[in-house]
Amino acid sequence: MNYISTRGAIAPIGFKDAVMMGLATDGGLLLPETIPALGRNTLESWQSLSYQDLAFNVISLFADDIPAQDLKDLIDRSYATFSHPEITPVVEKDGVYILELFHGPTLAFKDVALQLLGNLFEYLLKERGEKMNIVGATSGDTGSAAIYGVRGKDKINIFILHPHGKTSPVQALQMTTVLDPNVHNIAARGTFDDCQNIVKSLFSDLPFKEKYSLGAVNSINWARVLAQVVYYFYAYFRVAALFGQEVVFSVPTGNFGDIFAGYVAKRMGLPIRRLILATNENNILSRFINGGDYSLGDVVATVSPSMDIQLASNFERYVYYLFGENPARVREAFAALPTKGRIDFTEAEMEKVRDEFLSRSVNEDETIATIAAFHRETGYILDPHTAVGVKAALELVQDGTPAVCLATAHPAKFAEAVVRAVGFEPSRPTSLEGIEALPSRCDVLDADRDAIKAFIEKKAL
Ligand SMILES: Cc1ncc(COP(=O)(O)O)c(C=O)c1O
Ligand SMILES: N[C@@H](CCOP(=O)(O)O)C(=O)O
Repeated sequence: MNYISTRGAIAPIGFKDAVMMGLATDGGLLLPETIPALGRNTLESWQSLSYQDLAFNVISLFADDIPAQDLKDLIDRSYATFSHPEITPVVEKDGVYILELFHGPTLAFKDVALQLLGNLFEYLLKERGEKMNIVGATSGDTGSAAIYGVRGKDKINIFILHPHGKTSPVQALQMTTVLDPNVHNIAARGTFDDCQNIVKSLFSDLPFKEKYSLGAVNSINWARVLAQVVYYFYAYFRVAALFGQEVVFSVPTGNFGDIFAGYVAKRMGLPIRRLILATNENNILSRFINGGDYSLGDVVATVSPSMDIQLASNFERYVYYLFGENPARVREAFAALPTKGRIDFTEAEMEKVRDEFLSRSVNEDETIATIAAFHRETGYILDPHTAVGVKAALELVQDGTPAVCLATAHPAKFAEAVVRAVGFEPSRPTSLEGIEALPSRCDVLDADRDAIKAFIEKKAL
């Protein structure tokens, strides 16, 4: 399988090179040249596979330059760190299917991809005899998952930028209490969008990228999206009564990575009727789906802080397909976005969007009320991001189609919101016990590209 850029200016490369490249060198995002469409027989034969075997079947279609036994070994090691035997189990509560994605080491869906990506990096660096400096941005969950994916690994340094004071306290501690010498946390005085812009700009500085062998752990890295495709298949096989029955997935969305993974699964032939894109009050993507309005606004702080994002980095991957796989048009639209502040779509394109997605923006009161009502009615505690997706599904799916809501984080990561909703703190998994008392390390810097670049240069391998 070869990979191309959404902006069309790189020669096709294999999977291993795509993982190492992260952001495409022409500023675009990497995508497989074709997305394999699977026949009914293949899909039916996957129905009863374990998570690890399913992951191997899906990932090997896109990673055919890794020998099968090596890939199997990478997958097995990556999911051995999960606390649930099914890795991503589905539970049913009052007719709503909850796909629990928080059984990894840092209690959020990011572990599903980042445990694998950490092992993949280690494998590829050993094979190439190279080193890597990872640079990533986080609104709270990617950071700790990436750190846990590579902490203590040889020949890898990791620099994670998070917006100072804008994550939940537990999210910040999950990052800053990791004291391995290869881990560097930077709290930037700014928003997640500032952090993500700085990271993208460092990746676009090709001499810098090359000199320090920058590696990407954000969902700009195709391997992130690919690993997340697997759980859509896994959940479908747990929920559909008969193969072929259509289901809906409701996805709380920030950077458009998770929902793009669902879109890939749909293009591969999984019977997904629609994807529900649920946002908090940072609702540029909901405005786009419901009214064709893709115009940038200001980011606001919410009780689902990991989704406090304006500029969703994977949206460009979807726009590539929406524009009929026309890289020149993608390049033009995204090059003009920072100055123009918007992208315009035709009515025919919007019709296609509405056939594939439904969307709902969920406000603060609705999020808290959903956590409270769901707990009252089922005894189950949702985290505030998951609650955004559940609220959207309850409102938008009324015709009996099975709705799978992605539970993207454990509620204990967002105790303050949960207390507001149900009046008590959710019980803590053992990994969080006593975390406040642990020593921590973090540098606070201005959200200034040059200051952060200088910091990285000083500490890089
Ligand atoms: C807990 C949680 N839920 C949902 C999201 C949104 O996922 P995505 O950025 O892939 O859209 C994020 C991060 O963005 C998150 O950390
Ligand atoms: N919510 C994310 C934001 C970064 O998204 P990514 O999927 O591109 O890594 C986070 O928790 O950091």
